[in-house]
Amino acid sequence: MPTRSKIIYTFTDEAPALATYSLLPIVEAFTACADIAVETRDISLAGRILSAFPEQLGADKQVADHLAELGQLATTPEANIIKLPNISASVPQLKAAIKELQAKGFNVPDYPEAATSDAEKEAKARYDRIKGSAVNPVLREGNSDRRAPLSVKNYARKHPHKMGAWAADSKSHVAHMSQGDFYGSEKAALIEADDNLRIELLDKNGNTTVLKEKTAVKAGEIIDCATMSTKALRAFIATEIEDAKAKGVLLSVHLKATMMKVSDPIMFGQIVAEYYKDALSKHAAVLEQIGFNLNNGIGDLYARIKDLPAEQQAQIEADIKAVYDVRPALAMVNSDKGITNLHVPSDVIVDASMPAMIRDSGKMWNTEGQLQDTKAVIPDRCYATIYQAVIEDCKQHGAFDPTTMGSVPNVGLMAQKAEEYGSHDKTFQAKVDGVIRVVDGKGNLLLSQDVEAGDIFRMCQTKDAPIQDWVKLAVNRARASNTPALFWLDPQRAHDGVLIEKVQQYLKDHDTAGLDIRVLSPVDAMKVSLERIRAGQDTISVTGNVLRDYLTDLFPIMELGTSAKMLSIVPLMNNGGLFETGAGGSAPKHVQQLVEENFLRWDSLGEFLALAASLEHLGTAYANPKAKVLAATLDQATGQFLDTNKSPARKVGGIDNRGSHFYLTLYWAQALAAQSDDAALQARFAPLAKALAENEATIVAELNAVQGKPAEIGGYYYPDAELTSKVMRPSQTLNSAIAAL
Ligand SMILES: NC(=O)C1=CN([C@@H]2O[C@H](COP(=O)(O)OP(=O)(O)OC[C@H]3O[C@@H](n4cnc5c(N)ncnc54)[C@H](OP(=O)(O)O)[C@@H]3O)[C@@H](O)[C@H]2O)C=CC1
Ligand SMILES: O=C(O)CCC(=O)C(=O)O
Ligand SMILES: [Mg+2]
Repeated sequence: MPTRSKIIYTFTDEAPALATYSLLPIVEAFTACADIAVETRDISLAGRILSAFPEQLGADKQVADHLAELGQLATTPEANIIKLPNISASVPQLKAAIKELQAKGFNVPDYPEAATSDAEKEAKARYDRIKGSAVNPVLREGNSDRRAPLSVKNYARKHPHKMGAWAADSKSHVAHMSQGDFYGSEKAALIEADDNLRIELLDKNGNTTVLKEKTAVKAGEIIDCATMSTKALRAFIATEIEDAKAKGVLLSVHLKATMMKVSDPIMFGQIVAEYYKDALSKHAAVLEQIGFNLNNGIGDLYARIKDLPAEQQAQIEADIKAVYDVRPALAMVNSDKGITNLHVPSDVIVDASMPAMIRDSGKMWNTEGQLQDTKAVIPDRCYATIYQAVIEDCKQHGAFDPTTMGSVPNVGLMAQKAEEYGSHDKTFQAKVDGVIRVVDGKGNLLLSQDVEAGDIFRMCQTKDAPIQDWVKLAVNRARASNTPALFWLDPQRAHDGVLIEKVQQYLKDHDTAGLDIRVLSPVDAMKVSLERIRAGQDTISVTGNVLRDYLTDLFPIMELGTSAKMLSIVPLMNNGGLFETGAGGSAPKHVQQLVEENFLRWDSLGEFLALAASLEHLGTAYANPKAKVLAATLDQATGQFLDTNKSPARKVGGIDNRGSHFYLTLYWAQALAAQSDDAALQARFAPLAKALAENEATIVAELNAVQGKPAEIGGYYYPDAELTSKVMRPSQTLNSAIAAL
């Protein structure tokens, strides 16, 4: 079969992976009828760990590096990849996955937090490449186009989700620094010729330490650098802790420790250190001895003290409890289990956590399991201020109304590791006071930042070709949807200043006659977009990589209840297609629910939308008429699915993810049986459509009968394929009908 009729479906983690066990066999059966091969590639956290240690695993257990393969594929026109959300692992998650794999007989090394030997250093280096957001940046060889298709928007208007009411006197607010942060220190430069840059630290004694020997840059790209002062961060958080206590609000911290895997865990650690200061300083010696790492959260302390004598353990626990008596209450991640906002750096991820708070009346959960006003600490000013603008809007005008509100689709600059999300390998914590310098190949100084020991330095790159592609995508979307487009760029930031000049230059390459395209600061763009959204009007947000991430959770969560219902396309710069499913994460809570009560509330709408877009791409890029028929009928089926409200229920009793897959299958088969563009497909699907319709009640009964009891899938990061497949395909009637196709 020619490679062009191939779709790669990614196998990932948690809820989306569970859903795949149910949906993929159906997709494979349908596409096989049109000679389209659907192949899977494993980019799960477990799969990536296994592929990193071939020597240790032995020939029989080795796993190929599927991510590298797909990264390569993404640069070619043949790419047609459906990318489901995957875990971007924090260190605690990485360690848990390693432990599970070891227990299953895979000889992978421990994660050496303090690597000393060469072997440990090598293992740590490999694990650090797997850590955090390590998949998306590899695949994203294009910019991002995320929106709610009209059918989905209409569905939300007809079946609005719950929105918590807002009180005008809500005490919730965002707290950010006013100096000493990345925002205050950003510097930028435009690269004139291809070169290799060096990043080095010059200390007070005139000694130079090279931090990164070579960073390849291309003519026309923008580089920038900034620092976060640890002292200023500590002073800021100390003040905010007092203020939260005085105001009687919860204290919550919102960071992106997954995508900003070097800087944000350090910031998180500083906040943990300040909040638990009294207990931690009292036990400093023993905590150091047991290897407690602040950056992994207070959960790491609880995990490590388990090995101490019972009495010592009890003393430490009592001293932590004493902290809670005097400090402000923390927002809870799981109040039943006592998991606080400061337990694990990846538990509260700003792109999803702030919108969830705004959707829930500006409140978060307290220890009693009730909603309460909260201080949302987002230390850096680069993007914190947009959330305060939303909060002020909600306090003034009340909650948004999903039945009438407009939409904010996004065109996001992200190709080739653009901006902050590509900065990990150029992020350093200064070991001593000095100056961090960025120097060109001839030794000329391009940028520099003064640092004190402990400060975080980061450098970002933004390549020119992606910028041009992004501007083009923005103009095309504005034209295609006849919608105003706002570039959210802040002239106060050095990087954005250079980018604004480029945007203005590249807009001239396009016909923008009659289009409303403006450049506004993020806060102003937010205000304009919110005013329009309340008037039922749409506004395209054209943003950099971080705001792409934040806004494509924020607006969908307000408009649709979840970002899982988004169409998320990445038109690859070499003409291939990457189709992301939804805009949200891998929903760990959903796995717990499946294991406890055999109910999976994951909504696969994002997968349906991505699959239709992928088939459409196959159809047009390679003039494949059968793919076009599959795409058009899937689109119809999805419309009917939304119309008849067959999305998963939240709780046992209704249909879950598996039931929703059944209905999509039924409607898709019916649409194929009803069309006349392809007689062979029509004939092939008519019997399936009939069989599914006749057996609807039986199939739904078989699917729902399993609910309400625990389910065994044999693992979390590396579940047993056979067990999971059994759990996820409990209807023999449905399975036989699919097999008979
Ligand atoms: N593209 C990717 O690969 C992404 C990966 N991630 C990763 O996902 C993990 C969890 O991240 P987190 O920030 O908690 O985000 P999640 O999206 O997993 O969780 C936030 C909430 O979103 C809702 N949700 C998300 N997807 C669905 C769906 N398909 N069906 C129903 N509800 C859904 C649920 O909210 P509710 O209960 O309110 O309905 C869920 O509890 C992390 O490892 C993170 O790194 C995160 C973002 C994107
Ligand atoms: O890569 C990740 O960790 C998450 C990606 C994400 O949140 C997004 O692109 O919206
Ligand atoms: Mg996101």
